[in-house]
Amino acid sequence: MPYVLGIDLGTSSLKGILMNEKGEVIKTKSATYPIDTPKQGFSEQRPEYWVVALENVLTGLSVDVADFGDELIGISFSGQMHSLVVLDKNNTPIYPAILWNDVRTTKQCQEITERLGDRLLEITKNIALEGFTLPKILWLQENEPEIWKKVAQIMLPKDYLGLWLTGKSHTEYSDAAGTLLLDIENHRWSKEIADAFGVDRSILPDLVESTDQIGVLKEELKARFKINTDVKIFAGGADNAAAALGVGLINEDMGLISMGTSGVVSSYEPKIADYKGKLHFFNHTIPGKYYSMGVTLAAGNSLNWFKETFGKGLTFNELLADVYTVEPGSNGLLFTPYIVGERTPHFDSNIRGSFLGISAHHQLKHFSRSVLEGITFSLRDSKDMMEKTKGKKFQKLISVGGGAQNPDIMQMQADIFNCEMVRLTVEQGPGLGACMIAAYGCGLYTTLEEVTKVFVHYKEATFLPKPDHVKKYNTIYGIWKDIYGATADISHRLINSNEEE
Ligand SMILES: Nc1ncnc2c1ncn2[C@@H]1O[C@H](COP(=O)(O)OP(=O)(O)O)[C@@H](O)[C@H]1O
Ligand SMILES: O=C(CO)[C@@H](O)[C@H](O)COP(=O)(O)O
Repeated sequence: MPYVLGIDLGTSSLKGILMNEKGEVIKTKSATYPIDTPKQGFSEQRPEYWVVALENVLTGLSVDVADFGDELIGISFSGQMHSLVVLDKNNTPIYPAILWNDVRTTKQCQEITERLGDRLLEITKNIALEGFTLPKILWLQENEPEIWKKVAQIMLPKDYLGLWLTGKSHTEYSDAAGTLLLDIENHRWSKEIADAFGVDRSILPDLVESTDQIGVLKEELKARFKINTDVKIFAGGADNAAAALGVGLINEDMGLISMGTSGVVSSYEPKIADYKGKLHFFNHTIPGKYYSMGVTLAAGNSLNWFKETFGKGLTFNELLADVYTVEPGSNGLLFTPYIVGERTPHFDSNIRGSFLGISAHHQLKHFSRSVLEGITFSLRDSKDMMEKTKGKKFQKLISVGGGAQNPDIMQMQADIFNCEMVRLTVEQGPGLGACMIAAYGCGLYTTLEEVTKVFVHYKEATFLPKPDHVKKYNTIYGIWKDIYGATADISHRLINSNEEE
């Protein structure tokens, strides 16, 4: 039976999910890589890290799955968004990829906003934020002019893997939408924006749909990974857009929650809408459709930082083993997850996180729980804003990302969002979306709706809000919301004082 492979190029790891045409998982494999932070606020990865991870995943699959090389017919991707990959004329990366959670570009965002005024929102449906790609391009032009001179092509992370597998470079609308260079409604690079910032059209990859074939697997790679079939490679999507497909986000009644490195709340959008930049607005992987979203910059990243700093050597399961014994509210301990600044709703790259209410009786488990609660409160900021802006309440929320593996986090999401939480039977939302694109692209199904029916299944057991927890969390969230306003000035002064030293 034919296999398709979904490759999810996440921020903390690359995950491969191999499925058969009936939408059953044959094998999953993953490989991790670090985030480099050469300076406070900088966040980088060398594209070579992703290639090594992909090599490991392909080797692992070819060793573990006896008929991998005879049955694989299609590959597609989901990838961390916005991160800037720059290549020279030989397609060699000439600078580390500046990632979506890098906040060095506040000055460049101001320049873009001043230069383009209302046109930015009219063309891209988004405002200038540090995470997006165009400010990173301006930073490179201003700070690394010798590198910029050599740039022959820019692309998004997953497109670099597409290039490595096929030798061809493309990008597709869902990822191009996160660059601030795409005319979202008219599906083309914006000449007006590119010209305004000296971005030559020749360095922007050609645009295709997520489901379009971009090439075939190179012969040398087929030989290396013992693949005997002709493997078609499809463009794929931005990770949140691929996850939206993977969870079957095709109506506005349900929303998507992702707790990966970032935290994301997203909603299906059947047509162009104008949220005045309060929410991000991007093209979906489903041709002609869109989705809106709010982002917590450090969701899983906050938990990861906490584990590495205060629970060194523990697994996530060990760190979180006894959080269920702590009452909602962590006995008066509050955490804000602004460790790398924040996007929705504050759009503040200079805010930093805090623990508030520490007292002598707090133990590691209280801190662990308060980190989870802080992350989830921050996601509630986005969810509440989305419901208010759209004038519509979600009936249920589908939860994906590493955090969705933990049942205590799921119950906390149900209680803090006051909404039924649902999980996929397949744990990887973005990777599943990538598999679905490959299955459709290979012609195994004639419509994406058909693929959705076969591939997308929810676990029967869902997480329902507990009324007493909902009440308590509503009160605590009311207090938590005030922390941003109360700490913003202190955070900004602290950052300035560090810069002055
Ligand atoms: N067993 C677990 N329990 C709770 N959280 C987890 C667990 N495993 C991973 N995570 C969280 O999920 C994050 C990774 O999620 P993932 O969706 O793989 O991220 P990305 O796609 O950004 O690489 C980790 O940083 C961690 O915070
Ligand atoms: O910047 C965004 C969305 O705008 C992030 O959501 C990235 O797309 C990274 O995703 P994860 O690695 O956290 O899944």
